[in-house]
Amino acid sequence: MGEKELKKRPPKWSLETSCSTVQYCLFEENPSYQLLTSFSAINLACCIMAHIDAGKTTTTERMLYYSGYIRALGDVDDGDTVTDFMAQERERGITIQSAAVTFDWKDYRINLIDTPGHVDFTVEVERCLRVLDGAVAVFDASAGVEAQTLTVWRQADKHQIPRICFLNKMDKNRASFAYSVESIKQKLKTKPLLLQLPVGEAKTFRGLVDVVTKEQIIWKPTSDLDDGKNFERKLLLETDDPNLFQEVQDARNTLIEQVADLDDEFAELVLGEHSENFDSIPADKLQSAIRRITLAQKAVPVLCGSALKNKGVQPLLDAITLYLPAPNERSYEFLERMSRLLLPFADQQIEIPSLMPGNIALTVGLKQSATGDTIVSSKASAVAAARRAGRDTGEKKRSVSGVDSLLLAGVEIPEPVFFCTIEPPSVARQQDLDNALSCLQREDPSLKVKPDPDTGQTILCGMGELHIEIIHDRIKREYGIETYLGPLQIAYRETILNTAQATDILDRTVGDKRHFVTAEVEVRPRLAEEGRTKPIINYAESVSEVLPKELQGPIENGISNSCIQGPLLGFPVQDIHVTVQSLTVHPDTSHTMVSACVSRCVQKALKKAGIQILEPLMNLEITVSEDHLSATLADLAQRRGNIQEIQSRQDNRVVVAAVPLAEMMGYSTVLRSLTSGSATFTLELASYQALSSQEQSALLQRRMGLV
Ligand SMILES: Nc1nc2c(ncn2[C@@H]2O[C@H](COP(=O)(O)OP(=O)(O)OP(=O)(O)O)[C@@H](O)[C@H]2O)c(=O)[nH]1
Repeated sequence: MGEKELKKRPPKWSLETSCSTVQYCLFEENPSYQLLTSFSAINLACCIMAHIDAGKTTTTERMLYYSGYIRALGDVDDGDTVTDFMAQERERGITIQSAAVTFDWKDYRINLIDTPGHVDFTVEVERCLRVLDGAVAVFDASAGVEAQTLTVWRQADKHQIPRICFLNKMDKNRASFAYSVESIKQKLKTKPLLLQLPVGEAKTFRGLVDVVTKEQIIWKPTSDLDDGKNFERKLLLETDDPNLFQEVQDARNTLIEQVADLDDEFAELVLGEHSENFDSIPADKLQSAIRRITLAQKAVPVLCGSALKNKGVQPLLDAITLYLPAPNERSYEFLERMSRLLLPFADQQIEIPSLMPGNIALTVGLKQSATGDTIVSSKASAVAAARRAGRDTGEKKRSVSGVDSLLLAGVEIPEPVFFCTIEPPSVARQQDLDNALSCLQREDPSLKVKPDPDTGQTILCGMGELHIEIIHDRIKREYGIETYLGPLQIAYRETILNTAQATDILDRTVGDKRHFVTAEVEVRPRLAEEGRTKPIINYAESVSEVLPKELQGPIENGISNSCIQGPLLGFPVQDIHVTVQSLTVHPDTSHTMVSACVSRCVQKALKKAGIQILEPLMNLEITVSEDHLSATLADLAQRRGNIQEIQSRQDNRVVVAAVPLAEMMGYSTVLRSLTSGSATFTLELASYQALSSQEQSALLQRRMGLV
């Protein structure tokens, strides 16, 4: 966040520091916010992640309420929650940007990030997961695992984040605990540990039973308020409900067996003194074993509730403190010259003097840093961390010299699939627009901005229609610039069909220096199509034997640059090998000239090799009711859609298909009118596929303005 942006917001906190305790005081403008207490608690840093609309923001809002940090409950549908504070979030009822909040629960301080569920903002989830210690995966209990759940689950796997599952919306008509658990098992390929059973389902949902302690938790509205604060927790007796009692007994035995299978220490306990009577196993021993299993990511605890109906959130908070990890005892030294350190509470911040492990903080004034960077105390610790990152990810040892040593494993950014031109209202405002775009890019690395080499116009590349729409809107609201967007276009790719060679000579005299280079290269299609835009570079033996080391960088830069814009339509070239077959360089020649000559030579070879245009192919998942299924399928057939599967999800059907992105422009409007607004869909990049020769020539004609 820029200093400018911070200044725009009036400070709502004041700070008093006394010895090691920091007291946060007053929220003058919004008296519904409560005081935060002190830093004495154990810190936990986790995020809430899920498919769009599973209820992340609603759950976060309840957490803030029960922990006492807000006095009134906000509602996503009324646009007044704490974490959805951007105007666009409040208007659309969706989360766009991750928002961090800090609150205390019992003896713990929980630093929590509410992340977006829409596929266009997946990078937001990625950038949170890489720095957090744990995550709560929220599910809509009437839908189970949905398309984007799989994506965020894979991201959490990649960053090895211990997780808890929360089956939300248990109050919904088609909510099913058993169905959701089964879909977690099948689709996420993980072992669910059922720590709770619901009492009632859908309309009758009124509470839960803690399987570990065998306590029944029933929410009881008071006469004037049903805010979920009032609930009764007591041991479930057989006389209360014999069927439920038996169910819980069976669930606890299954849980004990599962845990004993996964944890040797617990297995010893079970097989030893408690082998005859599982009932005698103390709850805290079972909890400790579940915690070890969760941290080792051998299984995931599953809880349930209804955030909207204010049920199940307090036990979820307990589970976060019981089962998710606290940061270990590493000491983080922040020795960079930071002008200010701030603790966030959604869109408010409070300045703090120092930071403890496990906290989330903001800083200002790091002009060169962007999302995905890691801040370390010294060059030496950067080198050590880079080595560790290389080892941990199983990658080849990274270069840890010079600037490279400061670059740690960053956020993995998917390539943008859409682009369009963006223009300021007048030439005089171009500079303001450039500044706004560069600020937005530092915050959001999935946004790419580049000049059009032919027209000089600014091109905006994004993850989806909604992403670009939101950026457009933010430029207007936050930077006061009314911009004009060109038509949305597809980011195609180019590849080659054949092997080809080319030679090039560069002979230029600048001042009294003669720059002279000759190059000969071969380009070859890569057999394994991986969608990689980085070419694989080889050297003929005769070249590698004599090549001075310092020329390797300029040569490889030249080759990579020539692949950024393919020769046919200027899209990135993917899946190629480039071999440098011969190279002569006059001693006075600058490295820039070497790069330029190699680059030109590769471009010539690419042209000769025959260019194939590739289009983005998307994985599409539509959830639609039976009544609207045939209309949806008929429409998909006209969009070159390839239907792969039609699954049943409760009363709905889920259509899984692969569809070219070019056919999906404005699809949300079409689907809404086809299904009277009842269907939902997600779209995610699957791969790039070759256009047929007719499609390719039609595209070329369109791009040249001939049709
Ligand atoms: N019936 C029911 N509706 C819920 C529940 N929790 C949330 N909702 C509703 O589901 C919709 C989405 O809720 P959000 O909290 O915005 O979901 P989200 O996961 O944060 O959404 P994104 O961040 O945009 O992905 C809203 O209309 C909520 O009122 C619940 O427990 N039961």
